[in-house]
Amino acid sequence: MPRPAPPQASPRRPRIGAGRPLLEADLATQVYDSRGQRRNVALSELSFSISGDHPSFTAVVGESGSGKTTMARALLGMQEPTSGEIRFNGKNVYKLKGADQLEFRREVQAIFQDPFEVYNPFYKVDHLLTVPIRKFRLARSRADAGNLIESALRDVGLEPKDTLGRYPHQLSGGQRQRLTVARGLLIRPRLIIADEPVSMVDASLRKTILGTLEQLNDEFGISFVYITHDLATAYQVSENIIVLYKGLVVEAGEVGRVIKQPEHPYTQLLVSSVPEPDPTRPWSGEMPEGNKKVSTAAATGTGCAFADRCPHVMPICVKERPPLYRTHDEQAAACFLYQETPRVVTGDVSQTFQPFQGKEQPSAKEE
Ligand SMILES: Nc1ncnc2c1ncn2[C@@H]1O[C@H](COP(=O)(O)OP(=O)(O)OP(=O)(O)O)[C@@H](O)[C@H]1O
Repeated sequence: MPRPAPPQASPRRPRIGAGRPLLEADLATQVYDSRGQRRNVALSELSFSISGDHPSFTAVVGESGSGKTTMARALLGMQEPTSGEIRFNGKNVYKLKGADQLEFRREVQAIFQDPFEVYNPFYKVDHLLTVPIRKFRLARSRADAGNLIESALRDVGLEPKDTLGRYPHQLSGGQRQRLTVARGLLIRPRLIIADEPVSMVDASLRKTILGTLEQLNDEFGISFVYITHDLATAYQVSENIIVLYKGLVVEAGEVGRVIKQPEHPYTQLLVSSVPEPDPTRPWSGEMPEGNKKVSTAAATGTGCAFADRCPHVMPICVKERPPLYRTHDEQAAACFLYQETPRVVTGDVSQTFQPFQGKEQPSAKEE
């Protein structure tokens, strides 16, 4: 799904750190310990990077409990991985201080499923927009700030006079979500991590909001990590996709290939559970059960996490955890069915993504 070149890079700031990732996960693992229960590995050795040189749109899909939100929280610096590291411009995000921390807070923004949670009910919605303007010194004067806010609201299809001066409960869910997108537009970060941003809105609004995200990607060069249950919208808006199952990347690559020719048995099950013939219909995330012959390896943490549901399970699948095998230039699957193909070096899933199709963003030196 090649995208046209963005007309220009983020217009306000030069690109820094050209040639190295903006944000990267290096073997990030998150283990939750629940009293009296076994350790829950919510994210296992995730290695993945977002380029600092050009915008990208990456979907992360998987059924409920697969670790999507854990991944989002780790990338946003909201929780420190149990092991491994998340780095922003090469520095561990949990050790950032002063100007580096402010830069991270500005450059990497979040959009969550329920925008209501990010609003303080006692403040008018204007607060959500004026705080970042002050914090990141985005405007030279009050008038400048007002103009910035109005133009960001209009860009997401909100009328300033119908929006400003209201309390959060006086807006609809869809308006609140668009307001969150407007905030993203105002701050103009390099990366937005959007966790189920449209799961609580109706179909027409879903289209509008996703269209706005695509526009932010194309026109302003903002990269997205789009976390969703919905395979159909992942296909519509993304370039690349990561499929998570029980905290593990089971498949990754160019979105068209992965969805049209899934290699991992889990992805095959996932894709086959999308209602036909209308691929634009949202997918509920519910999946049919697979083969339950194997009492599993996943529980012991040794074999393949999908072994107990896999129709192709082999003896090796309950003994060893499959690495990511490169099944194609732009696709990889963590499955022993492909053990004759080379492994993805270092397990970094971004190596399987399609090369950037647009124009390279100018680096700081070139500007
Ligand atoms: N704070 C926590 N403490 C203990 N376990 C947790 C915590 N947060 C998540 N988990 C567990 O970690 C696993 C992954 O959860 P996570 O919320 O990341 O999945 P998800 O794919 O985002 O699910 P959903 O689509 O339902 O939001 C689940 O088994 C969940 O129960």
